[in-house]
Amino acid sequence: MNKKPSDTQMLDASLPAADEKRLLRVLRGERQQPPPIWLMRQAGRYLAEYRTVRAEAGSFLDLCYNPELACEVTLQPIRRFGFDAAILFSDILVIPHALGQKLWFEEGRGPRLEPLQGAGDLAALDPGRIEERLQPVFATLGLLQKSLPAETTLIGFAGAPWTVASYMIEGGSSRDFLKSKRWAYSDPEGFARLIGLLVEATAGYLIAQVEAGAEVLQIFDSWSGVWPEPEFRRWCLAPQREIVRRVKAAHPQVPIIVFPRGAGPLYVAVAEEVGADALSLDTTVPLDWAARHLQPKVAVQGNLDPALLLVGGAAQDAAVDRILKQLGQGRFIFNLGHGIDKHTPPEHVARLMERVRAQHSTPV
Ligand SMILES: Cc1c2[nH]c(c1CCC(=O)O)Cc1[nH]c(c(CCC(=O)O)c1C)Cc1[nH]c(c(CCC(=O)O)c1C)Cc1[nH]c(c(C)c1CCC(=O)O)C2
Repeated sequence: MNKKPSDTQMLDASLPAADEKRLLRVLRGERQQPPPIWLMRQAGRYLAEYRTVRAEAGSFLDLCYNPELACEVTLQPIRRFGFDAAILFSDILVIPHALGQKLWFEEGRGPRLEPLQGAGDLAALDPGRIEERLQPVFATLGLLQKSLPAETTLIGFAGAPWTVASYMIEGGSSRDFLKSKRWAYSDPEGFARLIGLLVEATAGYLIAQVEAGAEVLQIFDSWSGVWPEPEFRRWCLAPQREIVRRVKAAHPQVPIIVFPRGAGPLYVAVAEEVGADALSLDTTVPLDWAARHLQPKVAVQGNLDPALLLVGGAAQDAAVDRILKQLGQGRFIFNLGHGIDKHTPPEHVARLMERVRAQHSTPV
């Protein structure tokens, strides 16, 4: 049999124009084969080169606020694996930090904040200085815009109001979210003020990210799966919709990906009501259901279990193939169902890339 040019060569021959990167094409409604790929938390401690820069930077927050180093760690996984997108290196908790809440990261314990006790504490938060305080983040985006390969899409991001509020109230990560829920159920008006303040801050922050160079935005609602339906609609879906509305009013062309982790059947409501261009699927979403009920309405992204990347080999390959088979027929971006684990061997990520990119170009 004659040797065909490799898929990579064929892609090179028809490299999209700067405004037609493969990830952007999917977000504008076009299927791509092979699908574009990036991974949530693709920059991080599983990479030795990240650990080196992190040690040089000082604290995690020092790294987030150092444009040169934040740019460098954003680029590391692009250099190593050639992902289709780079996600800004920062954290969802820079918003509470910029509002004036005390924030620090403890090794092995994750983020810590001085917790808000109730609506009385809202007066201490100052939404007026967010853009000024987050200048280093915008500077990072500017550097990235200049340094990324022409085919790589630059993704900016923020946490959704509920997920960010939960860290602000719990003082860090939580198992049961009882302090936040107690506040929301006992004082819904006061809680709505906190959510409203975060909608305002987050929409402004995302708009400024677009102006600084972000081409796509992702909104992480990592803890949206803990509410009953009415509260999911009020504290997760409605704030997401309002942020999307405000960002699109300022920048109608910017695609937005929403990650309502754990939303289950309410993923359909998010697809229909939020106005996002794509939804990121967590690991539990059934793929035939997603292909039937979500993909006709929005592009989808996800949902490989990050734990498979710890294992690698045939188990990883089989899971990758299943996802490609079930979602690859429509608008699809390959990604994980949640962030990559810090114990992931980088060789397993390289194997994943090879397998996804080996997908032959087939007609729709
Ligand atoms: C909930 C949440 C946070 N941060 C984020 C979320 C939403 C996504 C999710 O659900 O995972 C989002 C986030 N955090 C980070 C990024 C950078 C971009 C990327 O994806 O590569 C992004 C997009 C870097 C980070 N954010 C953090 C690290 C590790 C810190 C370090 O290097 O010491 C990184 C690379 C710290 C962080 N930040 C947060 C936690 C709970 C932790 C501790 C977890 C851990 O230690 O692994 C809050």
